[in-house]
Amino acid sequence: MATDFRSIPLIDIGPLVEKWDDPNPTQDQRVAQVVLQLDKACREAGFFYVTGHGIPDSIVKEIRSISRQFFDLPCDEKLKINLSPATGYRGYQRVGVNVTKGVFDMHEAIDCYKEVKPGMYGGLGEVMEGCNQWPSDPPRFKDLMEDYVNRCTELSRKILRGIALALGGPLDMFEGNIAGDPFWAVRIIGYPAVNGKQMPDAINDIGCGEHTDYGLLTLVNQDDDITALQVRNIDGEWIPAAPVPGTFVCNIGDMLKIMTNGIYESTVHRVMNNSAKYRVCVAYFYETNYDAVVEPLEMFVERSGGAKKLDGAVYGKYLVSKVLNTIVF
Ligand SMILES: N=C(N)NCCCC[C@H](N)C(=O)O
Ligand SMILES: O=C(O)CCC(=O)C(=O)O
Ligand SMILES: [Fe+2]
Repeated sequence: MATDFRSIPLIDIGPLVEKWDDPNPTQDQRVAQVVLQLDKACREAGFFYVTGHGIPDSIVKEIRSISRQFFDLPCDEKLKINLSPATGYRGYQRVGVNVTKGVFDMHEAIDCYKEVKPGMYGGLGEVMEGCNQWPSDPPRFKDLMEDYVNRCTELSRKILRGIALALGGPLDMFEGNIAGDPFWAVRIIGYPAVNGKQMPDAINDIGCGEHTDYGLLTLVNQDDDITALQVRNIDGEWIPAAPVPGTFVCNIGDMLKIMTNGIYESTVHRVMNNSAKYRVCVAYFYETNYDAVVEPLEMFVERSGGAKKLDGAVYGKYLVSKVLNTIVF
């Protein structure tokens, strides 16, 4: 959806990263420019690349390389951290466990989420209660991934501050009851090359079926030599999000769409690995508080003609319905 965009814009967010905590960051002309670019990208595509994000390239690359090392392990080794309802849907899933709109996705993955302790959100949190399951091999996997999650959380908070400015909203729009205690998810994903020998019995070539992301903002760390992520524009054309080394691909999720009454949309995307190589991607999702009640904000309802266009959602409930519908055993 969105517009008839033909390419995905690239934004150097360096100035925002530097000044995000300033009470009046747009006094700096460079920050003001970044904010304008964010607004344009969010209105037109719902997707953008970021550079100047401050996470060292060595870390971004190492995260992909330890992920690849894990996927290279024999199947029974990977199944030691198998995901199930008993683990709060955290852990490893084989190819064929994930389903999007009834079609099997040709990927394997480790799913991780912010920890949910027993009773933390009452009945709302029960399905997601559990601790993350980390592989013992590669040995530094857990430490590296937890450090990476912290960095992505910090970065997302900064980008959302820029998005709050872009929307002309209050600076604390994504704090407090909305995302003061953001729920996060990470999917460490491996896409076998379905046309090659890696997956001779593949039943389709859909690495991940078309979908929108659930929360506020996604940061995609993808292999830099394979084009597989595709974003749909309003004409139904699939625009490739080709890798740009040193960047994250960022995209808007459903909770941000609801809050803005559709002024910013969560754009449909999918993954097809038609290369001859195995593709690795680590997707980090910055979401609202687990128990956030998300509704179109009054200022955006007014701005879009006075009618509330979208139903509200309780994020935790929304997530659970997605998890239960996309994972089959
Ligand atoms: N936790 C988040 N946000 N995950 C987004 C994954 C979307 C893929 C899933 N197969 C689907 O169809 O929704
Ligand atoms: O593999 C990718 O590039 C993106 C994956 C994705 O869209 C997701 O996990 O939500
Ligand atoms: Fe996605």
